[in-house]
Amino acid sequence: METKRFSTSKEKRIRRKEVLEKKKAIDEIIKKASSVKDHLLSFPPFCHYERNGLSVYLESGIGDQLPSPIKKYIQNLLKANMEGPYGSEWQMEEKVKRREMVSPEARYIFVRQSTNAASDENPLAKNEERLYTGQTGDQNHLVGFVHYRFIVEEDIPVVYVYELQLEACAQRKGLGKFLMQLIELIAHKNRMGAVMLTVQKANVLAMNFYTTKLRYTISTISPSRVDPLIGAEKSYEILCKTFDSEAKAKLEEKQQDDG
Ligand SMILES: CC(=O)SCCNC(=O)CCNC(=O)[C@H](O)C(C)(C)COP(=O)(O)OP(=O)(O)OC[C@H]1O[C@@H](n2cnc3c(N)ncnc32)[C@H](O)[C@@H]1OP(=O)(O)O
Repeated sequence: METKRFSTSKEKRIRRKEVLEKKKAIDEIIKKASSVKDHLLSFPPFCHYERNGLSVYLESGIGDQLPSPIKKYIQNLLKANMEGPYGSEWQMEEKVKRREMVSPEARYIFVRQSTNAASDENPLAKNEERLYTGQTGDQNHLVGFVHYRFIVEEDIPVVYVYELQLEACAQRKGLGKFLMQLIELIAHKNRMGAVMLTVQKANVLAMNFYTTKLRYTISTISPSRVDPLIGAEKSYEILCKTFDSEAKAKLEEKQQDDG
């Protein structure tokens, strides 16, 4: 009896230690990824996109360092693109998005239309110059952005895409797919287990883009998977793409069994 009690408490201590060590390792992964100033520098071929009549450059940004005109640009584009899908929820959601926009955890990739020949010669140098001088150029030439964060979901470090927003003139030209490929590369390089995001059910085109074109699946943490009754009341789904077996088990499991 004594021996059993001893071993049980010893096992519990070992288990607790393992859990704490795992948590520490995950925190370290997030800290390391968040400390990288400009993730684009690791992917030079992704700094320029030229296809389907579009020629654009990508630049990095951080939420608490955004110049006022860029903040205004983000707000305007969000309103133009998202007021429809959010419907009556928009007023409240707009306030939430304004707060999220300027968080120090918010990482950005801005998409800027090509305006001069100098940047054509060396897009990466141009990007560095803009990032480190805080010079973001003329906000009128932005055509979209991605807002993403490194966070933990179900004990898995993930890249969470808060927003992927393109102006109408830049849509349906392969740019959204290109940006999501870049996000997946950033996630992989920084040892994240998955990419996750939330989509309004009313945003049928975006839902189709993620699930059909990019093969994202409805996550186990999405309300509709947690409880179909609650899911029916909610206006959104949480989607994911996992990169390892642990992330798959926690964020995607039982996908085959679901209705
Ligand atoms: C996490 C979130 O941010 S959810 C909110 C997503 N953002 C929005 O809804 C804002 C408005 N929309 C957009 O910004 C963009 O259209 C996005 C991000 C949804 C998609 O990016 P795009 O660059 O337009 O998509 P891309 O050109 O890469 O399209 C890939 C495929 O998705 C599908 N698709 C994309 N847009 C559409 C559309 N309007 N109608 C039908 N299918 C579409 C198509 O299958 C397309 O492939 P195809 O052009 O070869 O047929």
